[in-house]
Amino acid sequence: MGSRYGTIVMGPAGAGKTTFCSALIEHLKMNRRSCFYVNLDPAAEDFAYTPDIDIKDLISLEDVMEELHLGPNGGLIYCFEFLLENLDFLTEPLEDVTEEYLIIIDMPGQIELYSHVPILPALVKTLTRGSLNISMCAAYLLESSFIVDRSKFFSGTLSAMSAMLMLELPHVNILSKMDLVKGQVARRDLKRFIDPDTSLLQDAPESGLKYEYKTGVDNGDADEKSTMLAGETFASLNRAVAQLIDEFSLVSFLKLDAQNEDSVGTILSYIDDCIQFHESQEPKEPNDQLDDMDVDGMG
Ligand SMILES: Nc1nc2c(ncn2[C@@H]2O[C@H](COP(=O)(O)OP(=O)(O)OP(=O)(O)O)[C@@H](O)[C@H]2O)c(=O)[nH]1
Repeated sequence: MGSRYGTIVMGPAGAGKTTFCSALIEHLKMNRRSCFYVNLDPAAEDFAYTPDIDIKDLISLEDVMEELHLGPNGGLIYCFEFLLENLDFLTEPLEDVTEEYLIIIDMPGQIELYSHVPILPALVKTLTRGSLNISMCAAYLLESSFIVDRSKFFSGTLSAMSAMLMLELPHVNILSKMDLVKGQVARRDLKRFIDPDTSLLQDAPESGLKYEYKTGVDNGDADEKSTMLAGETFASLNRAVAQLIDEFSLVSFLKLDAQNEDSVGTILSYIDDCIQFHESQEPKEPNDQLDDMDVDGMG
């Protein structure tokens, strides 16, 4: 059995995942490297490259929503649960993929997948262990326009951290669509987002999480007081969030402009490095202890 290599491309809706996957495929082709493209977004329609595996051939979000009367998010979760019950659909073709290929997995943008729903860890476990044993790197995209709103940017950073914690894979975070902010943000300011400088949350009283949540309407003493309390409470929440991000000191972003070949090539080289790093590690079973735990304490 040979080795297998892959990257799983994640991030919120519209972050540029599919565009990045296409740019990666293009770049690999130009450099005479092979790739195997897997679409796991049951709602995705337009592809520059036809996927080698497309979840829509197993289940379509549109059908699920229509037949089960589910909304888009509930429908997406249903599609993934269905995929987990029919994993052969994914694993059988992947068994035949050889080490020359980079497996690229395009994920949907529903944020639940990267926070509390345990579907993604289960999927990644199947891909990275057992007979498939794919050495993987996670790529998490956040769009660079988020930096104009600091609270949005830091909640995006927290979602990237959540994916890092959940998957325990070598991981690159990427600020996408850099062409859109180029020239609009001073280099020095941009640097504070690339290696997130958490003082950004505190040093601008008019912005940050505090501003987002400030709800009081100034039409009387009581409301004035609640506004003040919200301000104080969220200022301390900001400090706690900043400390959490600081203590991790793991999150930094690579810059991506999907139209620029050099930019795509640079990111690919980080992904390659991460994959090699993963491969050089002893296989570990980080969650097995949890899996084996007797949750309710009964013998
Ligand atoms: N200017 C610019 N636009 C981009 C870039 N990458 C993606 N876009 C645009 O952003 C929009 C969303 O891109 P997608 O690649 O569909 O994003 P996605 O994350 O796959 O979206 P979902 O699958 O809906 O979550 C499209 O209109 C793209 O053309 C980029 O690097 N620069």
